[in-house]
Amino acid sequence: MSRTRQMRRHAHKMRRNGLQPMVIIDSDGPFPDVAGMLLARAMWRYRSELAPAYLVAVLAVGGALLHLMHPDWWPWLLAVAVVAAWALAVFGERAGLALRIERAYAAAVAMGSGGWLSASTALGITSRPLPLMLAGGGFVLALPWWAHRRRRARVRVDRQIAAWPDIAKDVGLAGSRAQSAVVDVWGWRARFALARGQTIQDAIGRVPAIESALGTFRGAVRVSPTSDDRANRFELRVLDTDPHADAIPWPGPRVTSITEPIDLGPFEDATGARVLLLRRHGLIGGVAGSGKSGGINVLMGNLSACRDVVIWAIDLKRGMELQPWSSCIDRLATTPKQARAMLRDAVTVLEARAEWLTANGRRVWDPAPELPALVIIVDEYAELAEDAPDAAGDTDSIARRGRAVAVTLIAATQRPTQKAMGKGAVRSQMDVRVSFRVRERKDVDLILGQGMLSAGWHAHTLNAPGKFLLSAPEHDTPRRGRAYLLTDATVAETAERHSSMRPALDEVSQRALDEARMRPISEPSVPVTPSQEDPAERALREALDGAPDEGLPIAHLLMITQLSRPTLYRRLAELVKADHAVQVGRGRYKASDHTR
Ligand SMILES: Nc1ncnc2c1ncn2[C@@H]1O[C@H](COP(=O)(O)OP(=O)(O)OP(=O)(O)O)[C@@H](O)[C@H]1O
Repeated sequence: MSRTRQMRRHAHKMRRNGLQPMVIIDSDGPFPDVAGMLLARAMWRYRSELAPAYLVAVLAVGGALLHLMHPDWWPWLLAVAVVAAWALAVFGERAGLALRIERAYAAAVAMGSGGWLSASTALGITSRPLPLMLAGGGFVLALPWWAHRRRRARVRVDRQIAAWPDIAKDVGLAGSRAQSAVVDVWGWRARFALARGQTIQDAIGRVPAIESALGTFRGAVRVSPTSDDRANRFELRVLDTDPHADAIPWPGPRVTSITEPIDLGPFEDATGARVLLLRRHGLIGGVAGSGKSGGINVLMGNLSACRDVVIWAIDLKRGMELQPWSSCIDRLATTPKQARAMLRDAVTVLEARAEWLTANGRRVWDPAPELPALVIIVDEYAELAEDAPDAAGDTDSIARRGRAVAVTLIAATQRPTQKAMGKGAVRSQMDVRVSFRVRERKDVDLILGQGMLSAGWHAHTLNAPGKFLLSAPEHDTPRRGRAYLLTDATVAETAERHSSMRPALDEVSQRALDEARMRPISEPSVPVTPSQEDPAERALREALDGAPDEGLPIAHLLMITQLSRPTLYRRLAELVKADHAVQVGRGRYKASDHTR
């Protein structure tokens, strides 16, 4: 007995390795027993491929018996065949025959088999041409069966599921069991029960090993919680074809309020990667060309459709990315100076709203068209941190205190290093993280947070622009999404359509901004405030203020201020740095145009 079991195990192992079992027969071995067992096993294992032969055999035996016992039953058999063929053709979809061609095939097989059985019942199976019809017809109808892609996939899946106990042992998930498997258009998915003490994280961490054990291509296996969210179950998804292979056109906005989650694009199971932005901040990362701007376009398409959101944007790439949305953007900053002023104003708004909430006994700002949320989108955040480092205090304030007052910061950057994020607490305050492809594995943790790489968030394996991983309070497992793609024409058309319904800033915020503007200019965030007492300084400022558009030449400024050349250059450099002056051309300066 134990010998038989041993042989069985050996044969099973060999089959898994793609080898046919070899039987060694010794004189006292129970040969017929083993051969019969192996034959029965092969007949069971290849039952799908052999199904046409089994059907032919059943028809032959059935026909012979019926002819002997009930030859008068043939009209009934014919009637049953007709009804079965009709039912399969009409209702076959309910039985899983999704395509019309599949239903037609099933109807043809039912009609052919029933017709033949009826004829052989009446005439006997040896009567001509019935034997030939059975063999020939069986072979012809078997061809589509053998060629059918989904059937073959199903067989492959069944075999892999049958081999799971061994695979599980090899990949370190010993004791996990397959519960059910479904073949779909993209590949297959199966539900698994984990062994005691195993977690979904264990399964996620074993994904590369599972891919190797199943012999899939790299990146074909996904592990996610099951829909009932049980801790000891997981869903395994194996892709034969990438559902994200082609760009996915944006279907248009699905929201009208920031209180609804925004759909960034479909996950691989075609459900939307929907994420809420209200009272949250967002970080979007990924290498150049990975689709960050595309992601921002999806956000803009939806945010601009929300009647309770005022959008401010900072784009220090001269507004290249966000310019097309300018008609929907309440304020767009394209220079460090404008960005600095905007962030200062955002803090003013934030403080005014916080005060208003306290005065009105409210805890949070509930967005409505007359009390809109404020979303500040910063493309290329690293440039902001570098070109306007003195704005770091303001971004920090927004990140730390913006949630309750519905002021949201969304930052896009390639690598959100501490330096690129401006040293403050901004990165740690980001609740929603979207990672497009990163170059190095360690960048995963940089964008998504410490420990995410080892938890299976493999953003370095994303293999096409627009593919992303989304981490947010409602998305805690790594699932690949692909952002919708907005063409330039869609952006232009959407921006135009939405521009007419943009709300204005609420009264509380607007009043606070007006008051701040009326106060004498005292920008605590500007580091260099030249002394107003210095007459040379005053003369220089006045000269610059009155300078023509093309600026005043150095020689002229030297004459007016009576300063030495090095001192003048130093003062000018300070003024430029503080954004009070700009260099217009070579050696020509003027006061900068204040935006407020
Ligand atoms: N969701 C998407 N689906 C398909 N293709 C996309 C998608 N997003 C971007 N692409 C393609 O990738 C290219 C680069 O995308 P995008 O400009 O958004 O990248 P980026 O990460 O913003 O790069 P950069 O940092 O240089 O601005 C686009 O021109 C577009 O062809």
